[in-house]
Amino acid sequence: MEVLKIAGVKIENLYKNFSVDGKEIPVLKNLYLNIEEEGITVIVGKSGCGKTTLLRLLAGLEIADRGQITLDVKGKLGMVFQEPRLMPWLTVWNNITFGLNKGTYTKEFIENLISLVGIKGFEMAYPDQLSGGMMQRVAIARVLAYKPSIILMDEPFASLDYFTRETMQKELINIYKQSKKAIVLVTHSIDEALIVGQNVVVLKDGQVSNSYNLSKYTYPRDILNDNFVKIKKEILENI
Ligand SMILES: Nc1ncnc2c1ncn2[C@@H]1O[C@H](COP(=O)(O)OP(=O)(O)OP(=O)(O)O)[C@@H](O)[C@H]1O
Repeated sequence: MEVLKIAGVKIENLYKNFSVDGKEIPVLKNLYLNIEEEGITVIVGKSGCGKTTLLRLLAGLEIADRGQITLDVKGKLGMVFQEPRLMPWLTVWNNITFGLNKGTYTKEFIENLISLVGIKGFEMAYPDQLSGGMMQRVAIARVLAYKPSIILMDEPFASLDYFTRETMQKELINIYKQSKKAIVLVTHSIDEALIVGQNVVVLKDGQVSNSYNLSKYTYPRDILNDNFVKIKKEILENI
């Protein structure tokens, strides 16, 4: 059985079924995966192939039917969803610091995070005064404020327009370069996977059908270059 490298997380022989209307639907079947402690791992696959289920199992939001998930990463786990899930009655600053224990962060730390995600000047704004992209930046800052060692992102840019999505992909790379965390991002966009992923894992029929170590390709990447076009074609054939 091929064991693939992806952030201080080892997944072995993982099975997950869902029961719908009395029928068992197998979603993940005998899945093996290693996630390295540092880097951006992208899990790419068609709609319904089990990407979100895999992330939810990693986050402990679902329980596997069989198999093992070993988290070697010491520390906390943060999650970013497709929609920002901000609290509308709180300012940007308070959304980011809500739930953090006083004494675990400084004003300067939060200010730096706000600059890092590119929302400086909007600290006192409320979510309904922000664009979709800005709200997602706040959601990312909120996760970073929590100081997780691994960040799970479920289609975080899916609801954004093309240009905002491009900008957010660049921001994510920038955040990774500065924070050096393990980031696991789920997407159905092969282009997004090639633009941001250091490890790209293709999920098909509940299993890893292929994986690519792209860490030799520096950022920013030109995904119209021959190597990337070739990889994209190969992924399209196996997805
Ligand atoms: N709580 C649940 N109860 C029953 N079936 C579920 C549940 N969650 C997911 N499923 C089923 O599991 C399969 C995989 O769903 P999942 O959300 O993991 O796919 P996905 O790859 O993330 O899809 P998408 O890209 O469309 O979000 C689907 O067939 C879905 O209907």
